[in-house]
Amino acid sequence: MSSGLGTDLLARLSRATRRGAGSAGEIVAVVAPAPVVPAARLVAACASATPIVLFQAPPRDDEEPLGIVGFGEIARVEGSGPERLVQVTSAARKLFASLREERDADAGSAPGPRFVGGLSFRTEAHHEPPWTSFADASFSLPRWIYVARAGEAWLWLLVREEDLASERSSIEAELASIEAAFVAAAQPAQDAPSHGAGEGAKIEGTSREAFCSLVREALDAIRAGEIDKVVPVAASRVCPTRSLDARAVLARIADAYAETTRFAVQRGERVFLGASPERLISRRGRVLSTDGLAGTVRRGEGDASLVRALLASPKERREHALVVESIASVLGPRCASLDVPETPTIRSLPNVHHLWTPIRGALHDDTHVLALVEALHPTPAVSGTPRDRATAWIAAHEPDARGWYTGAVGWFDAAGDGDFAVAIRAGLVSEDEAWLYAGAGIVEGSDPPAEYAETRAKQAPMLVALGIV
Ligand SMILES: C=C(O[C@H]1C=CC=C(C(=O)O)[C@@H]1O)C(=O)O
Repeated sequence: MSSGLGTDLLARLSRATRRGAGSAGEIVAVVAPAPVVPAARLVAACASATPIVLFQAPPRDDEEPLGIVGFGEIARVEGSGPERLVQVTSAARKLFASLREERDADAGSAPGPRFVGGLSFRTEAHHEPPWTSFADASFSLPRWIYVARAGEAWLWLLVREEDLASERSSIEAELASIEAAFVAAAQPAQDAPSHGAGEGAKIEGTSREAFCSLVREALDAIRAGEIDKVVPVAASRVCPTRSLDARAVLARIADAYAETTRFAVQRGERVFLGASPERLISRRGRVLSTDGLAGTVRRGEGDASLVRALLASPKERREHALVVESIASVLGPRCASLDVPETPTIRSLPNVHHLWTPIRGALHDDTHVLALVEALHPTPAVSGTPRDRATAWIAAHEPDARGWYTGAVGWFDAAGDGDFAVAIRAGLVSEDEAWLYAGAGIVEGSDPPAEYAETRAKQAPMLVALGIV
């Protein structure tokens, strides 16, 4: 590659190791400026380095978009049970303490190495198929970390001091394929003819009748006063007629839904990927931001009147208000100030409009982003209210394992900053199948067939990416 990124990074690695004390267990991290390319396309163009992780945030208001790609792994931290994120935080802290960052002057402002991963909707002793390779919480510290921000980008390489000599040739080979991927990712998007599930691909899963009866059971529980709101999720399995390429699916969803947070986490042969419109939490220092997002209408003819009806619907407003109230009650005590707009606005996506309340705040202290995730998850946008009863209702009634769907996906760094998206509008893709999911918030007044139709509209991003619609 003409940029000389590979030669540059290897020379930095050699200099860093000559400078270093060379203590065993230490991880050397070197960084060089890299070309700015669309993050998901970089993943699609680099087939060899696994596992992959991706977090690509959309441009929002005053914020610059942030793209993170991870190839390979220098370490993985996992947690299980109710303490899953405490376990992850403490294992990650030890790893960050053993990290020696070596930066030349031209990479002084590069965002530092970071973990990327996510968590399941609820904690389980053993996750059921197809989620068996996904732990309750699992984060990768990638060997190669591409970070793009504000029109600049960098590539980090992380190597354990004691593995430097033995891994030199594999590092060189990986670097050659990453360099080639930068060249390919910079080209205009091209749809590979073999991207999708193929003609005659079948979709099986929760039928319209089954979902409607689940919604009716939810309405019974609401009428009986057991819960105020619950969010059942339906699963479908796509059986393709040719091998699926998860990276190509990711590139398509990323291009088509640029206003969302695009993400991917690979575990074993499966890649959990999607395009989420909903921010769970972002933390930069003491500044935090999050989204109240609930209440939906499918886009269609007479779009402007659909939006007006959504804003005016008491049922949609109630469903939305429950989410905003819950977020405000969780964050309020942790914040010196919290700005919660009184009325929602609209967040428009290519397939649906949502009621949206963007929330911003200033924390009292340096609470780690994972502690904020722990406090907020699951919001009533994916579980219901009261939270414990809604979650118990879901465990008792939902027929399929949600796994990481409606969990959270994101990144965090050594300072405890990070971004997390609610893991929705997503699916689990492997060569021979794809699992798609979609849920709908049920409150008093919900109409079962309309809720079913809403779940179909919410699956559009994945269906388009799989070449099915
Ligand atoms: C549970 C999902 O969406 C949630 C997020 C936004 C709007 C929602 C709704 O209007 O029902 C859901 O609460 C999903 O996409 O599977």
